[in-house]
Amino acid sequence: MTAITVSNLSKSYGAVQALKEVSLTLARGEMVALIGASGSGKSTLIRHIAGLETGDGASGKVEVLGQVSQAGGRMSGHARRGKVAVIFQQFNLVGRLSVLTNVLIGHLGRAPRWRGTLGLFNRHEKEKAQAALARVGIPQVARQRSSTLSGGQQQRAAIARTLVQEAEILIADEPISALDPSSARRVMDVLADINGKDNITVLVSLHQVEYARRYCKRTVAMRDGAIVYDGPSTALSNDFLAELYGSASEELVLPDAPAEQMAPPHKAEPRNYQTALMSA
Ligand SMILES: Nc1ncnc2c1ncn2[C@@H]1O[C@H](COP(=O)(O)OP(=O)(O)OP(=O)(O)O)[C@@H](O)[C@H]1O
Repeated sequence: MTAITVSNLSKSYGAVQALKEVSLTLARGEMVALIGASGSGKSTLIRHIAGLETGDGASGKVEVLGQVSQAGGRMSGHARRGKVAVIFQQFNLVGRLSVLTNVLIGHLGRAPRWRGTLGLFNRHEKEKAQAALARVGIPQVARQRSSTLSGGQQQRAAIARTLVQEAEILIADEPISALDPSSARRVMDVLADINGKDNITVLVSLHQVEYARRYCKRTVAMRDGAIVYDGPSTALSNDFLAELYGSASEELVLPDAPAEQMAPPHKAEPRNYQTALMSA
């Protein structure tokens, strides 16, 4: 069973065609990077996969974990939305609530609604949330108000909530673009860790192709609403990016973090990655 199948999906906003007959399949357990210059359609595609918007036309379809979530511009009632978690660039947490409470919100799909609404989580749920925070490396912040966390900690708390939710797919829309390089690496390490150990399928959109090369075996590249490359991240040399994107490729390259300064990621085969980074 595939995790995500997008077939022939198009979407226009007025005169702007944000998605042009996009087709894409992710197998379960993959960690795939989605790259593209600003305005290329990454967020639009992610919103459609997440079930937040419907496409245009009769032929567009999105399937999640083997069930149709939208087809022909209509949402399907059978979507397995609880199995899909989405993390955005910012504002993933309720700032005035504690970090633990934000993570506990991941239980809401399963706990009776009245209990969640009243904040009545049981001991097992609280232990699970605390363990999820430990898993993403921030157990010490559980009692803090979420608004006091750094940007990277906030992203990791949002990933902890994904674990509590028992999501099978995590879609992250530019989760590191507001972060400094070391925080960005930590967040990407956590994504790679939950992908490798929990077999959670990860689709992560990125501006900086360095991270795609380092963390994801496969990259899907968009330009002007269409997929222009879908293949091994190792092929994404700077020359190839320049060929794909022209001058917009400058936006995708990370000038201040040479690839060789980065430690090998959790899930990569180190030798292959080294080779890829050297040749990039
Ligand atoms: N709700 C909307 N209303 C009008 N236009 C939109 C809307 N959402 C997206 N667009 C347009 O669709 C195109 C694709 O936008 P999208 O946000 O998907 O790009 P992106 O690749 O995610 O860009 P960025 O990297 O800057 O986030 C852009 O031209 C954008 O202006």
